[in-house]
Amino acid sequence: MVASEGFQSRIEIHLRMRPVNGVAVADYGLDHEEGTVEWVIPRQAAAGMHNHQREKYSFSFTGILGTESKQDEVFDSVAKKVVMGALDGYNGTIFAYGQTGSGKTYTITGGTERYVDRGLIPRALSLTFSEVAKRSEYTYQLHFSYMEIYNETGYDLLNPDHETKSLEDLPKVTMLEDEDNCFHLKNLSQHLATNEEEALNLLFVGDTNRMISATPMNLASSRSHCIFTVTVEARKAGEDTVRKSKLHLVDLAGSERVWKKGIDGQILKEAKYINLSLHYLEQVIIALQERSQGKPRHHIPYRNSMMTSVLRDSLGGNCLTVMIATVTVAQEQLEETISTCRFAQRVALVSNQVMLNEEVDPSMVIKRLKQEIKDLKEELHLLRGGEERGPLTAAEMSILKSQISCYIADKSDDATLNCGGTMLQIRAAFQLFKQMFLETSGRKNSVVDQQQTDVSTGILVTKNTESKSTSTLQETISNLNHQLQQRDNEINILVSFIRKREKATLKKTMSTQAPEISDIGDQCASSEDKGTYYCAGPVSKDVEMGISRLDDGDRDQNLEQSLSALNCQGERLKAFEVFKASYPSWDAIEENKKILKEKYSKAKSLGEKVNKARERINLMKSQIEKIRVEKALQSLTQGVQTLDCEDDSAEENLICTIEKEKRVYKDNFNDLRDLKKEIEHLHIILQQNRIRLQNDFEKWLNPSPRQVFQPSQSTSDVQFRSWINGLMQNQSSQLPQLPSTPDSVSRTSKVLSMAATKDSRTTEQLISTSSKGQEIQDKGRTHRAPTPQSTRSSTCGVLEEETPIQLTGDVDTDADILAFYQARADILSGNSR
Ligand SMILES: Nc1ncnc2c1ncn2[C@@H]1O[C@H](COP(=O)(O)OP(=O)(O)OP(=O)(O)O)[C@@H](O)[C@H]1O
Repeated sequence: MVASEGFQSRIEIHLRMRPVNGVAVADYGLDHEEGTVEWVIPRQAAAGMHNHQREKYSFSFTGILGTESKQDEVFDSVAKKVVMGALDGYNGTIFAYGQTGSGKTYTITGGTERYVDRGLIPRALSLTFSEVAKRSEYTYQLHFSYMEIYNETGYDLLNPDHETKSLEDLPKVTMLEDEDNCFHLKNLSQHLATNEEEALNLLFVGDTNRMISATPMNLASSRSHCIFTVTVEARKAGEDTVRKSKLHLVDLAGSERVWKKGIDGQILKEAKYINLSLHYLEQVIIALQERSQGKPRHHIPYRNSMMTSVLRDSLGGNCLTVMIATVTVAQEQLEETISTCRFAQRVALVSNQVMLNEEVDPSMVIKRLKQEIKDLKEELHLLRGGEERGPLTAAEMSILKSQISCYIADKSDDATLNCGGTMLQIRAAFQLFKQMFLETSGRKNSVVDQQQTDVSTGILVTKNTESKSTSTLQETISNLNHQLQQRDNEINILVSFIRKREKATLKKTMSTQAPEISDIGDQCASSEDKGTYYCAGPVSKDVEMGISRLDDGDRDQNLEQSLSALNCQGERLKAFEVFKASYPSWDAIEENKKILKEKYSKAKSLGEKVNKARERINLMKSQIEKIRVEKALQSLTQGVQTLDCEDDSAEENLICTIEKEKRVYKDNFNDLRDLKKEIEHLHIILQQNRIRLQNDFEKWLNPSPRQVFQPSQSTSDVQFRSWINGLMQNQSSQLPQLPSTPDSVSRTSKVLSMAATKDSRTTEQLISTSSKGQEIQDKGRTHRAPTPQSTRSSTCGVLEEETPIQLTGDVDTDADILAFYQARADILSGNSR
C-alpha cells in the first residue's frame, strides 16, 4: 500500500506555559533561541546543612511558547506543518499532555468566548478547507470522528443518539484487530463535511455532548481523553492512486498523580484509570525510547490501553507527531510541571517512520479501464468504418474530393492527405483517385485528339478556348465586384439616412422638450424611438464617411456637441426600462429576487438564533467546566471528594438547559443549512437569468452588424428589396407607419430595382420622370418633400422645414425616392463635400 520508504522523524515537543493570576509564580528562566527552560526549586531550609536536593531543573524543547504566546502563534509553530502534511498524505498527530487546568483544552479546542481564542482544531479545519479549495487538481473527501475515552471505555461524541439516550445506553466504541495487527474502531461514526462550517458544527456538537453526557458518573473533561480525527482522502485527476491519511488532535486527561493524595471512591477509580492509561502511555514511550537507543525491545505494549492502541501509529509508527506539554507557572504546581517536562524529554527520543500513504484505488482502476474499453470500442468501430452506417454522403464525398485535389495540387514532398481514419473513407478515397485518374487520362486523350485535328489547320484551339473562358470569368468577377460595390454604397446611403433621421429627431426634441433632451444619447435612443437601436452598432469606415459627407456641418456642429454631452449611461438605463417592460421573463426575475430577499432575511434571523444558542451553550459549558475543575482541584488538595450539593444541582440545571438549547441550536442549524442550499440554488438561477437578460438586452440594443450588411453579390433583386424593407421596418417599428399607396409601392419598387441594378440615370432625370414632376430642392444636402400634399406630410409635416428625409415602413414618397437616389448617385460618383 505504501508507495514510499518514508523518512525518520523524531516526535517534536513544545512547551506551552499558561499564565496564572493571584498565586505565587515559580522561579524559572527561558531561552527561546535554544528552546530551554530552567525551573528553580528553592532548597528547603528544614532539610539542614547537608541538603543535596537539586535546585535547578533544565529541559530542552523543540519550541517554547511562553505565557504571552497567542493561539495563532501556537498554531503556526506547532500545527500548520502537520495539517499540511495530512493533506499531502502523511499521518499526523498533535497531542496535549499536562496536569489539570494547565491549558490542554484551551490549546486543542480553544476558549469559547473570543474568536482569537480558537484553538488548534478550529484553526486546523479552517486551513484544511482553504487548502482543499486551492488544490483544484485533487478531489478531497474529509471525514470527521470525535471519540472520548473514559475509564478505558470509548464513546462516540458524534453519535446522533446522544439526543435521546443516556451515556450508558449508547453503544461503546470497541477495538478490533485484523490479521495485519491493524486496529479498527467499531461504533465510531464518521461524518463527511464539505465545508468549514459543517466541520465546525461537528466539533461543537461533539464538545457539547462531551459536556452534558457526563452527569451519571460525574465525568469531568479533565478525566477523559478526547481524540478528534480528520480522515483525508485525496485523489488526483487522471491518476489511479488515492492518498489516505489521518490527522489526530488529542486532548489527554490531566496527568496529575492523584493517588498520592489519598483519595477514595469514584474519584479514586477515575484517577486509577487515568493514571493507568497515562502509565501505559509512559510504558509505550519508554519502550520506544529504549528501542531508539538500540536496546532490544521487540514488544511495545500498545494493547494495554485503548488510548495507546488508537494512537499506535502516532507513537513510533507512521506519523508526524507533535506533543504539546502544557504547564502552569504557578509555584504550587511546580512538581507536576517538572514531571510533565520529564515526560516530554522521553517522548522527544521516540522516532517515527513517516511514509506517504498512497495506494492504488481499485475503483479508480476499474473506472479507468472501463473508459479505456469504451474508447477502444469506439476506435474499433471507427476503424471498421462505422459499418452500421451507409456509404459517404454526397457532401462528404465532395469534401473528400477537394481534399484529394489539394493533395494532388501540392507539389511538395511532405504533402499529406488526411481523408479520415475509417475504412469507409479510405475506400472512398481510393475510388475517387481511380475516378480522377481515369477522367484525366480520358481528357488527355481527347485533348491530344483535338490538338491533332487542329494541328492540321495550324491553330491550337485548346489554348484559345482556355483564354476565352478566362476572360469571361474575369469579366464576371469584375461585374460581381462592381455589383458588390454598389450594394455597399446603397447600404451606406441607407445607414446615413437612418443616422440623419435620428439626429433630426433628437434635434427637434431638443428644441421642443428641453428638459428631456439631456437624457437622449447619441447611440441609445429614447424609449419612444427604440427602432434606432438597430443602427447603434459599429458601422464601416465607408459608412461613417458617407454619413459625414451627408452631414450638414455647420448646423450639426452644435448638435454634435450637445449629443456628446448627453449622458450615455443614463440613456442605457432608460433604454433598459423600455426593454424590460416587454421582456417576457422580467416578472419571473423580479419574483425570484423577492424570494431571495425573503430567504436572506430568514437566513439572517436563523443565523442569529444559531449564534445566540451557541453562545448560550458555550457560556453554560464554561460555567460547568469551572464547577468541575474547581471540584477536581478541591478533591486533589483536600484529599477527599467533597460533595457540594449546591454545586451539583447548579451543574444539573445547567446541563438541562444546555439540552434544551442544543435542540434549538440543532433545529435552527438544520433549517439554516437547508435554507442556504435553497439560496445557493436561487442564486444560480438568478445569475443565469441575469446573463440571459443582459445578452438579450445587448442584442436588442446593438444588433449584430452582420444583420445589417447581409446582402452579397449573389443576392437577387427581390431578396435585396425585401431586405431593405425589413431593415426599414426594424428602424421604424416605433414610428408611425405611413400609408402605403399602390402608387408609392410601385415607385418604391422602381427605385429599389434601380438601386439594385446599375441604373445610371441622374437625379435630374429622375425628377423629370417623377410621377408628380415636383421639384427637388437641395438645401445643404437636406432633401425636402416637394409638396405639402406629399403622402408623408400627414404624419411628418416636419419635412416642410428642412428636416432630413426619414425612412419609414416603406419608401413611399417622391422625396424619399429622390433623396435616396441623389445620395446614391453622390456616393457612386464620389461626389463628396
Ligand atoms: N494560555 C492560556 N491563556 C489564557 N488562559 C488559559 C490558557 N491556558 C488555559 N487557560 C485557561 O485556564 C483554564 C483551564 O484551562 P483548560 O481547561 O484548557 O485546562 P486543561 O488542561 O484542559 O484542564 P483539564 O485537564 O481539566 O481538561 C481555562 O479557563 C482556560 O481558559
